[in-house]
Amino acid sequence: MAQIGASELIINPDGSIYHLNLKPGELATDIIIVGDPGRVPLISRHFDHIELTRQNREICTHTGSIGGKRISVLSTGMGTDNIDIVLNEIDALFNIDLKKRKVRNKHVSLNIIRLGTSGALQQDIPVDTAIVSTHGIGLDGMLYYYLDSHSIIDHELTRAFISQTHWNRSFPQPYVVEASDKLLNTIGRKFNKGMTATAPGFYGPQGRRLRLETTHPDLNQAIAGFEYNGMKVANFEMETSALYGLGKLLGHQTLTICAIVANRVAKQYSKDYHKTMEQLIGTVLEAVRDLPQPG
Ligand SMILES: O=P(O)(O)O[C@H]1O[C@H](CO)[C@@H](O)[C@H]1O
Ligand SMILES: O=c1cc[nH]c(=O)[nH]1
Repeated sequence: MAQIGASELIINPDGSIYHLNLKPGELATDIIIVGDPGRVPLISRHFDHIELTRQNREICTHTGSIGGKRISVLSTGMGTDNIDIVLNEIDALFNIDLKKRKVRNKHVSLNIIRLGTSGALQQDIPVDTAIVSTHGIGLDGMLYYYLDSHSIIDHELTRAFISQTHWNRSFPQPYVVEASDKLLNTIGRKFNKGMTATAPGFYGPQGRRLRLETTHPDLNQAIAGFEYNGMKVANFEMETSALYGLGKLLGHQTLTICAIVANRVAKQYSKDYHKTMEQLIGTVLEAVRDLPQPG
């Protein structure tokens, strides 16, 4: 196996990986990721014990244990570009020998669960409920930069999405990736399910107009109207497609569960989404505690 060059796998002088600022051994194999760094202590305060806290840029990491299980929570910041950094660096901490700069022969598979916020695209999904994402519909284009992406994309679903929504050719080519079956059938059983559209922005790419007009004023209606084998797009957020795509390519189990903080059709916003998030954190932590170790 070839050595990975110093400019490709960047290691800080203390031996930690470039953006995460973490060393091998500092992350657990069960990892909760969140966009907002402020959500990290809200989760880790439920831990029985915190062994590590680290902050670099928008990436804040706490590792500890709950009910005898080692667990990490880490913030990614917003967007699939950040997921690209965080997923590659999390994987490298387990599956690359950072000293020898070589990919290990035996790969560790991780459970990575995203606990986020999102906006509902269907009128009948109330704010302050939660949705687990059966699929990430990537509107961001990031996954196509990876050679093997074609092997994990659901091409039939992607084609149906492009055709039914009359996808604008000047936007990045969409891609659809499924959630981990294993996590969907364990943690995911506790929640309502839906497909999730991952947008490359919060405003124009999610059809929000403040001062700027959007290219496609009916974008949200087109996405909400999409139907495939009885499934619909439940919500908009900004990370899931990349999490599911990179997770599958790297051999990890990934799942997104989001609190619905806005309903874009009813034009409602939660009066207190922190309360909803607090409940969601409790349910997810209980489920993670009972998860079998990844194989
Ligand atoms: O609450 P988080 O996890 O940040 O997730 C959602 O909130 C952010 C936008 O407000 C985006 O990151 C979106 O995916
Ligand atoms: O509407 C919303 C709410 C939260 N996060 C998003 O990306 N969109």
